[in-house]
Amino acid sequence: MSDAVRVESLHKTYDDTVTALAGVTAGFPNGTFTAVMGPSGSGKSTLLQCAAGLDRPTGGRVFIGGTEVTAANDTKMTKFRRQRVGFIFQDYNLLPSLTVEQNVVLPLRLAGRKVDRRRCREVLGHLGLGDRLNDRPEKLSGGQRQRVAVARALVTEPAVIFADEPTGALDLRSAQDVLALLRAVVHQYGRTVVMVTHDPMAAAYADSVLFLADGRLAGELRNPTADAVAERLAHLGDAARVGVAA
Ligand SMILES: Nc1ncnc2c1ncn2[C@@H]1O[C@H](COP(=O)(O)OP(=O)(O)OP(=O)(O)O)[C@@H](O)[C@H]1O
Repeated sequence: MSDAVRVESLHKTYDDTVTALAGVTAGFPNGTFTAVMGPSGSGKSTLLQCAAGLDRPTGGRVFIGGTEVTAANDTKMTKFRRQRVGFIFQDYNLLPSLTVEQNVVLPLRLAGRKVDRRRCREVLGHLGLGDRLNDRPEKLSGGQRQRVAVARALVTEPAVIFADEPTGALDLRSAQDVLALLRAVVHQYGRTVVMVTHDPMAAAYADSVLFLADGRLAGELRNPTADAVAERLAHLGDAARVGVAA
């Protein structure tokens, strides 16, 4: 199975003093759902930002769909990201002045691509938003807003969708709906999802969990359960407290 995303020897330091990533090598195979977990400050968001081409690593390489994005200049990287990467954020990042449908087609417009309205409506219909096309985000619940964000991430048919705490602002029921949807995005639409989360219940929806501690990979759990994830995290916390990566 080829990798949708591969990071090699990824390093990131801030201001020459803070080491956020200390050499992470990992592959995210096509058509899989991976959760990234670890104690606060372990480098999860930095890994996501660097892997997504939103930030540049201090060292190492990032490949998306086989193309090395770290070799591209900023303009090329932005263009590539618009074509090949989808994003889902904790706070939805929908534009309040645009309707649901306008929000969803925005990435296609930004990428200068033809807008296939029938397909967009089809995706929104599958996500249970077929009757909300002309509503503005303020009229929607948190769970519905996040479903719009999922639809927006899907329409460009990206090589990978990165989700940063996508359920962090949702109640349990809406969180479960969005997580089930992300699983469907992977297992029915065949997309690849990489999700940062603090929540073992959320991580249990993924096919596997990568653990980070102190900017390094600290293990992987396949077919995770919430209990197994929570236990592994507790031990990572112990290791981080005594300064040893598990
Ligand atoms: N822009 C920045 N400038 C300086 N230091 C930063 C910056 N962004 C992150 N860091 C530092 O890099 C380290 C890793 O941060 P990161 O946000 O990646 O961790 P995280 O695992 O996502 O944490 P959390 O779970 O709390 O969101 C931390 O020590 C953090 O303080």
